[in-house]
Amino acid sequence: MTGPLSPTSLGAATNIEPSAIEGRNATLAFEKVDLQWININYTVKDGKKGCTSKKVLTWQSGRARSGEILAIMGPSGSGKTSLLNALAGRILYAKEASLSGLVLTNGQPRNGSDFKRISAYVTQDDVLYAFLTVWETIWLSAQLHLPPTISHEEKKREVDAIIQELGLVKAQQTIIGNERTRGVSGGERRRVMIAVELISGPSIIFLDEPTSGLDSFQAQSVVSALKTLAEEGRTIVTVIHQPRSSIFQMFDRLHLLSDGRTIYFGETGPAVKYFEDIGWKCPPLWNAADFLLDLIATDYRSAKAEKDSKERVAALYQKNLEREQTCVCTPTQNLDAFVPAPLLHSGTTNRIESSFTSGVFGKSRKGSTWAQQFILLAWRSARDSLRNTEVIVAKFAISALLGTLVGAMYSNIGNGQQSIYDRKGVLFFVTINQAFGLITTVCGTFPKERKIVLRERACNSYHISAYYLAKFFSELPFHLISPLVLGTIVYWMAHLRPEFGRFMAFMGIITLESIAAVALGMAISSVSSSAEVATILANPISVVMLISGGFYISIQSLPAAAQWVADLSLMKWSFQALVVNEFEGTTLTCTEQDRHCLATGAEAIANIGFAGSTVWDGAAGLIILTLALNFIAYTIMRYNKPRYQSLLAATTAFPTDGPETD
Ligand SMILES: Nc1ncnc2c1ncn2[C@@H]1O[C@H](COP(=O)(O)OP(=O)(O)OP(=O)(O)O)[C@@H](O)[C@H]1O
Repeated sequence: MTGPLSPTSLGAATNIEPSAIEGRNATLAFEKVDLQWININYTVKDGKKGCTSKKVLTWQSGRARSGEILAIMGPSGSGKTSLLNALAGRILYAKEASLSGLVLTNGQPRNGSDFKRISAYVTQDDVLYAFLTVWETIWLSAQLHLPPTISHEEKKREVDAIIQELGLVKAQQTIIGNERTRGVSGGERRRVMIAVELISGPSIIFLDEPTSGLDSFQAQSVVSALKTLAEEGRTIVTVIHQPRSSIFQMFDRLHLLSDGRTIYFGETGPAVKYFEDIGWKCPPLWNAADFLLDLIATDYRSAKAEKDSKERVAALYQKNLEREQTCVCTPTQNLDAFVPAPLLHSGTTNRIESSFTSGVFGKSRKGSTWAQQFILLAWRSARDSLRNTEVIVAKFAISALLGTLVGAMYSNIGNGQQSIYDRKGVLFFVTINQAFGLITTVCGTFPKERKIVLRERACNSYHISAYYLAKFFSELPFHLISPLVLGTIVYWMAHLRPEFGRFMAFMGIITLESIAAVALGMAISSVSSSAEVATILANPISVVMLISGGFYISIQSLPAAAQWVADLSLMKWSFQALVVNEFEGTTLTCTEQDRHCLATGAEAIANIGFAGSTVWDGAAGLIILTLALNFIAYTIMRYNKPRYQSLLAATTAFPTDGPETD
């Protein structure tokens, strides 16, 4: 419905009784919840300097009832997602934006944290781990969200029941897949997204275009699954694009939006008749959804078409206002039944919050301990990485090939004066190869997980510290494949120091450098909104570390003010330790042609610029950098979470002469 509601009290009653699905755990029963929203207005700043404002949602009111699917439909840019997000409490915070109105659950003002527990939000993007199977994905969600009081067997049964309910039995052992590796179908992936949210027993499910990008058969399968969930007593609110007629018929209630205003709110069945009665008859054999969407869209193909369509939409809006004012409300149409009068009339700008903690509303969605979360998340990361065999094989093969090539080039460096420069060269190559390779890999992959983490954090799935540590440690072995393979081959082919202890120290240093590089990659990724941004940020950081690494310019030659830059360069610490490890205690040969002869390894170390250093200094520098970078990455991730717009009480008194029409 649109337009400010007058506080009439028509006295309908809502059926509030816990609902349990047959055969499923009684503790996972959910409470039937009616969702009601009143006078929602959402305004954002528009224009280049944000000096004009734009009304995205205007006097939106309506209700989604338990046991029903409410479909929000309208042309692109009409405000569908904004309305869905406003109801779900997920409008991203913007300084100049203003969101006001009331959202009620069973007649009580929505409470942020309780609402999180009783509602689920299924995003448009498929944000799932590509190499986990359907069963594993849902099982992991069950482990994270279900309370520890539920036994392992019961959780398994719950997962199986949900798989059955959403028609995923045939696909349960198939991996999710991605653009490179074939997995489940698009429709199955969407149903897995729903299943992952469903496991915590939400009463209300919000979905943003669950059928977009699917063929009509897959779209039908997704909406059929939603219908089943609604029939169990859940409240389903979905934004939908171009539904085919059989899908349209599954919607119980329809909210047609155009330009942030309501053109129709009510039962789906009578919608076509309503438009027919006001002069817009759906042609025979047409899909009613297509007809309605064409009717409320603005046609920009010509100036005349634009003017005509805008006039038509304005007229339809007026008609809807008249309809709302004259409608003899049935209990299902009664929007005011649960609105306490003082709340309706509230003219303050306070946030509307209430404590809504009775019954299952008080249930936490975080169902596992920190240690369990760590194990589960480490298992997920490791399994996802391990199954990505293509990447593991490629890492191994490329490192072996590159190592052999570089080793062959340096295989003849001998023990003379020239070998000082050759050894220095091969050691610096190993140094930069570890750092660049890993920083780029982490920056290219970690931000892609961001959407998954944001989704999981939005519903309080786990502690971010458990996620961070699980990810860091479980993926480390996979990150170490390339450095260790390449390092081993180059070391022996280039005839570096033959003592086994020296070799182990060499491997230890490149392992520490690799760990520090992963930590740096995670720190860069944690401030980046995408893999592209992370890679752009990583480049200059890597170049500065490279220049201050001690190869191109000795550390002593750097201006005093820039010495600290070298101390922050993981390449410098690694190169320093490798140089000391290689030259310490060795002797070098000189010929008559050598103008300057460095006869001992100590002289060579001093000549490169690392006089007085030890291997342990380099190792300590790398360990300190690793700890600091991990702390920075974790802290940024912890505090860098999405902030949502607060819902303010209506600030404007109801206009007595009706709402604005433009
Ligand atoms: N924070 C914001 N700042 C500026 N404009 C915004 C903001 N939020 C929404 N809008 C604008 O409000 C209008 C409605 O956006 P919304 O995403 O809700 O529409 P939609 O109907 O879901 O569109 P689509 O079907 O294309 O996804 C759009 O013109 C959008 O650009």
